[in-house]
Amino acid sequence: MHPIKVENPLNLITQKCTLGCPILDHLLDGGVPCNSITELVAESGCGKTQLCLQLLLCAQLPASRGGLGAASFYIHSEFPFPLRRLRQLSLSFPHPTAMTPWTASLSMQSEFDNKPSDLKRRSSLFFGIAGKLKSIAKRFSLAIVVTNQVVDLIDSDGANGLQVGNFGYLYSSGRRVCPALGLSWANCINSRLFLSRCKEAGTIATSGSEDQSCGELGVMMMKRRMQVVFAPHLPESSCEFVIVREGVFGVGS
Ligand SMILES: Nc1ncnc2c1ncn2[C@@H]1O[C@H](COP(=O)(O)OP(=O)(O)OP(=O)(O)O)[C@@H](O)[C@H]1O
Repeated sequence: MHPIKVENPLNLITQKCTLGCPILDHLLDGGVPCNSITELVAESGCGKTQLCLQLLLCAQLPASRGGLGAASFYIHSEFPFPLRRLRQLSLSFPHPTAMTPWTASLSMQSEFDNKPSDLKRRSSLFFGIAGKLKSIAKRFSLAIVVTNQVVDLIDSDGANGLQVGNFGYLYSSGRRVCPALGLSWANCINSRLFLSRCKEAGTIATSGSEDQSCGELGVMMMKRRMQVVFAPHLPESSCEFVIVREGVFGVGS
């Protein structure tokens, strides 16, 4: 008797956008899925922007190269937009069509207090934004990627300590952290990927990395990891990655 391989029905119909690296694509079972919202959550400097810039270029690649063969759109909420880095990355992921990065001010956190009425308003704003994004994604078959910061987790008994997804706790730079946009936002997105980093003593294996420094232990290198926190089509999994001049790439184990 032969075992029957059951394909996830979502994978059969959902187009995916390559991340520009076979190892990262393998982690995501082909790339970032269309028709849904994928979140990258990480502390500052972990690679959210780098990955988004890379996806901006990859989406424009033809389907034969894993792209969506379509235009891409980046809403950047901080100034300045990293145009130089985008140009540098475009040498690694060539053939982009015209790109129009847009900047927009989306300061959702600072406009709200911790009062119940503000929290309620904030939640309904999240649901409104996510609902619009999802309907646009479905209507035009878009792959939507959003980013989220983290905050240090101090009170693990509070709401922030609730486990959402595969991991009890998320660690980055040796600290316990949790996504800055809380539980209601977690219910608005379809998939969450956590990027983290830690410094370890070791030898430098990659060239062109800005992650090298000399500490008391000698040469330090930055270890970065991408973890699937939750996704309807993916198991709990993770892989290491590096950021180099040419882009963001997974590291095989
Ligand atoms: N040209 C480059 N070559 C190699 N590494 C680079 C290059 N540009 C940026 N990096 C790496 O990317 C890191 C910054 O990543 P990125 O800007 O994506 O962080 P982020 O998660 O978006 O942070 P923030 O939340 O503050 O915007 C730098 O610390 C550096 O290690």
